[in-house]
Amino acid sequence: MDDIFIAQSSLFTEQQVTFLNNTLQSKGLVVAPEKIQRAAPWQYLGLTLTDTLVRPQKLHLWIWKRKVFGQHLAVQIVLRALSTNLHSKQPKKPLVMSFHGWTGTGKSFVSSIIAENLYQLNAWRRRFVHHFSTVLHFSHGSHVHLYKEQLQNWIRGNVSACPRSLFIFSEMDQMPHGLIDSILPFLSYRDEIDGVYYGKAIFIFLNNAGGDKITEIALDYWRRLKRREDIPVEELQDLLSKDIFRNPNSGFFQSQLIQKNLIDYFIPFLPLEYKHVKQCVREELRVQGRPDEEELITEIASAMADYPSEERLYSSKGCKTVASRVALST
Ligand SMILES: Nc1ncnc2c1ncn2[C@@H]1O[C@H](COP(=O)(O)OP(=O)(O)OP(=O)(O)O)[C@@H](O)[C@H]1O
Repeated sequence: MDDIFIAQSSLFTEQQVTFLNNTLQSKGLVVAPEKIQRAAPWQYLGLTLTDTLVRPQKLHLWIWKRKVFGQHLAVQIVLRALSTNLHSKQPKKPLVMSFHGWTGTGKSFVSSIIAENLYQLNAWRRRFVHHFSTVLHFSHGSHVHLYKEQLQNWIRGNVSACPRSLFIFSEMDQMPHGLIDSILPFLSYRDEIDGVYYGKAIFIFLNNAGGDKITEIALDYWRRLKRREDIPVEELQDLLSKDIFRNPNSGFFQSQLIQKNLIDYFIPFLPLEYKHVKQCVREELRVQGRPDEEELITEIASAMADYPSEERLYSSKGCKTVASRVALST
């Protein structure tokens, strides 16, 4: 649904806010607390409005900090990458980010937050977000030639129509060998190809490959009583790119995209700990309009923290089944 905007010339009273919240809730709509604005500068549809000025908003750092749990490394790199790219008038090449981690750690979630921030996801702008599901769109290994051509045409056509297009490829670990290299020309440092400029496009790859390596490193840190916040990010990115390149089930096995350094960032999504799963459950209760139920939060998080079997430190499903577990618990 498009945005609903409610405003009046005088400040809303607490009673009015409560009335609006209750009315919207009765229709199944939830108002995020940060959306209630009481003073300038006002934020609306990607704009910052003061009494005298209208300018595009900076990326909402607060959205990330509030919702994405346990992924300080990923959030930090993504924000840096995006703001560098978005502040450049003529980026030299498209921004290419490869997200790696176990299932349910927030890779799709973060990519949808990026889309939301870039396009405010109203129906009209949603056409600039292109999602390729490997399982759905590239399922037959024998059709690789056909897929290569279709993929190139799709990207060329859409970037011609909107240079700031976002392409998300999920389940990269199941991508047929060699297919992703067909987009290599679009990711390179070139001014234009056949009259089309690709520098403003953004490519995101979602991948479970590399998850075991990331977990191994995080666990090693934990066992040596070091904080996961102190894992050196450059080192981890380097290890990841090597691991992916060598892995026949990563979609990037011996890929030229890696060889030619066209992937700008390998982004690690750390395994989620018990305390992060608790945060997910709490957030899910809020989204489902239910009160914080400490017992339930602990029960769900304890059941999900299952790896390694002795320490039960991480959830091997991340927060993936939290929503359904919360819903089932009603
Ligand atoms: N780090 C996180 N912080 C907050 N919520 C999260 C996080 N990770 C996952 N979630 C919640 O779990 C849901 C499922 O996660 P998501 O689809 O992003 O996982 P994924 O890493 O893309 O998994 P897969 O590799 O299986 O596709 C999200 O929609 C979100 O509600």
